[in-house]
Amino acid sequence: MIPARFAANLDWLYTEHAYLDRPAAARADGFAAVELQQPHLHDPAALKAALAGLTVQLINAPAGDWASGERGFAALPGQEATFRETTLRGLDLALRLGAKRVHLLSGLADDTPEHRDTWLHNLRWAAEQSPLPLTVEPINRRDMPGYFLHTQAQALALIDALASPRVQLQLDLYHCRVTEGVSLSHLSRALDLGVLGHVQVAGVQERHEPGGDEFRDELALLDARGWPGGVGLEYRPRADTTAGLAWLNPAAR
Ligand SMILES: O=C(O)C(=O)CO
Repeated sequence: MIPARFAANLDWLYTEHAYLDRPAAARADGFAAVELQQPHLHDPAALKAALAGLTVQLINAPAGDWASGERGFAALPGQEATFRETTLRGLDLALRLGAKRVHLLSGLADDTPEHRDTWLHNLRWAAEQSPLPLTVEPINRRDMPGYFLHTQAQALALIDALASPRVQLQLDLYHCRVTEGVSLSHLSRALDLGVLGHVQVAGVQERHEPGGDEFRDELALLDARGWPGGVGLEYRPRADTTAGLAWLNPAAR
């Protein structure tokens, strides 16, 4: 059995299976939890049935037309109606699937006062609507050029300005390492501030499985602090998903 804190990201793992077969594959490998990046592309009733028995730690709200480059709307002036519509769709689906939290993407925009104001205005509205915790995630600009929310300091400042316990930090240790060079100190700070909503992990070199003891200290810190949240496995398996799970075995770390 895989420790309950680890969630298989079903848009990145088990891609050797059809989407609706991936929950069963995760269950068979011993996962108790999953996270979903683009669940809105699938039939909600069929998805709910396929997910039976699994905890859905996180889903993303729809972020627009991914193929044409859209990456969410929170920081985009003039797109407030789209932000609201996609947020409500994400929340509706999260409630149907019993998901614990919803990730709202920020969009591609420079970090300017206008974009920050738009982001704050939109997130304030979302926090008021939402019965569920919402997360926001700094994403590195090597992988997602031009993404608005990209540093930990920027995310912490915005979350602080919102002052709503509904809006939490999604700390992807991979994005954090790529952007900041280190991740343990950022994780520790987020825990100290009480803003950590969700963690994700991937090997820093090529976004495959983490290697060796790559995040041993970070995972040990979460355990030591008794943090109750989930850690999503959001990486591109080198080959077979199941064989690649060997890194999760503490004896192998
Ligand atoms: O690309 C990522 O890291 C994301 O989590 C987008 O949802």
